[in-house]
Amino acid sequence: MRTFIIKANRAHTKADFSLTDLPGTSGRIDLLCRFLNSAFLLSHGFRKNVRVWLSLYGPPNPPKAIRFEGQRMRPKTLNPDELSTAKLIIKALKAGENLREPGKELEVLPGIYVSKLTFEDIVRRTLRGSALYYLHEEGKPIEKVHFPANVAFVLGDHEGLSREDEAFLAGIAEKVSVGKKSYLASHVVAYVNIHLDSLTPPP
Ligand SMILES: C[S@@+](CC[C@H](N)C(=O)[O-])C[C@H]1O[C@@H](n2cnc3c(N)ncnc32)[C@H](O)[C@@H]1O
Repeated sequence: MRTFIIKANRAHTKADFSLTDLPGTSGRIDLLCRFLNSAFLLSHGFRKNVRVWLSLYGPPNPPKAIRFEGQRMRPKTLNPDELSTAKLIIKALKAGENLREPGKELEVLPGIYVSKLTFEDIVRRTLRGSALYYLHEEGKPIEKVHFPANVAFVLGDHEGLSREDEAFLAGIAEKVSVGKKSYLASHVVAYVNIHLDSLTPPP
């Protein structure tokens, strides 16, 4: 099982943005759409062994968490284009508008859940079943890491993680790097997926 968690500091927590200007009006939900694309999609295929958590902290109602569970999702729900993925996020935000209870998750579509879980809640939950890694330029080269079967990766958005988030992860997540340059979060996820594929013998 592979889990990818992205902390999106500016991503709007209400569907109050324009689909015709996602980068300019949504706090970079366009970035999250590409992230989901890289996490789940293969050419003519879908990775069922993937879970993605979008941890949204933008205005007006942070936090919001959207969980995508590959095992339960219908593969045709997620398509390669950004627009249809943004519509899934909008659907989740609308369904979660009146959520108040911190631990309650609402299933919006099969395998897609919205909640008020915090970034810390998500990480703690994830730690129960997976080894945790923080993807960072200055981490250990990915080729040198021995990964167990269940792995989870934390990434930042275009601004990266805050000092507080990094302090929270220190000691519970090993820093892993895919190179010395700063890459787009979606490209890092694609690289990690392809690297893990190379370690798994084909069925
Ligand atoms: C666009 S980058 C963020 C850049 C931001 N300026 C910063 O200082 O973190 C988005 C995320 O991708 C991941 N990332 C980027 N380059 C990486 C690399 N070479 N190795 C591992 N992770 C990387 C990190 O988690 C980063 O927070």
